[in-house]
Amino acid sequence: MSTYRQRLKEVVAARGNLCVGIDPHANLLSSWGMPLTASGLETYCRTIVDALGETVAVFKPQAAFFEVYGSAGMAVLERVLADIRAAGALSIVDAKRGDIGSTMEAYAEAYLGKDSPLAGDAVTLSPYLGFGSLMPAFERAVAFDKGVYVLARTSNPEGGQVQLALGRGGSVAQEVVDAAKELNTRARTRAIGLVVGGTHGSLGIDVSDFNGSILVPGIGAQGGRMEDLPGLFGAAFDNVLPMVGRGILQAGPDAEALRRRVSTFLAE
Ligand SMILES: O=c1ccn([C@@H]2O[C@H](COP(=O)(O)O)[C@@H](O)[C@H]2O)c(=O)[nH]1
Repeated sequence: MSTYRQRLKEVVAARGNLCVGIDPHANLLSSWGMPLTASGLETYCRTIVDALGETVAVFKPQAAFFEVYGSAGMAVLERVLADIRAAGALSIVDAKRGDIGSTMEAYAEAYLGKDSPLAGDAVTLSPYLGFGSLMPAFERAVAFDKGVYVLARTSNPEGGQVQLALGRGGSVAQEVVDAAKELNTRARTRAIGLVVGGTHGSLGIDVSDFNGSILVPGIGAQGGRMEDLPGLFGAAFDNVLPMVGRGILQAGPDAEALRRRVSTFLAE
């Protein structure tokens, strides 16, 4: 199998550079006329993948909204991941996992394991317990041609409190960027990506020579704009994967309306 980075490049070249968030907010389910049950959740997700699965490059299901429905919700997540794969798109499971190394082994197996039903093409990780504690996930990503996205500079206004705090050589976020870059250089598969929000006037970190994919949430409902991304990311712009959730989902459930909204974001 090709590496995550190779698959990402291919699908983006064919379908355009956009990741659509699958965020089953209760208010969206209700406005789409779907019940707040695991079955409503499944209809909602399948409506999105049926409408966009063959045109959008990447989907990012947000695990929290599936956990709300317990084991039935997690079973829906498994099926949605299979649907995304069958449609020829890639998936990033937004689970933001991170723990001490021994527990991290289990999270890594769940979300990046070779045959795990909850494994997509990539998963989001939180480095709050130390970048090195995520090593079990990095190892599996390299071994099984998957990707990971480590939170560096998140889109929310509170994130700077921790991420822009000064660490040993610069900000905490910059340490994450530099550590991810170094591991990518060593492993050569470029499996390690970053999450950097598109909501900031300036990033406050230097990602100009980062050598992996950069997932950029915050576009649309959170106020970030596609047209600002080239200026915001500069030399790193080629590595940027913009991500939009509610900004697209609010156009549903009509399939044609969802596709039109995707085209609008891509055109920007
Ligand atoms: O810094 C971050 C990291 C993750 N997210 C997630 O992305 C989507 C955003 O959805 P929108 O509807 O486009 O706002 C959501 O799942 C967040 O948990 C983020 O927003 N910022």
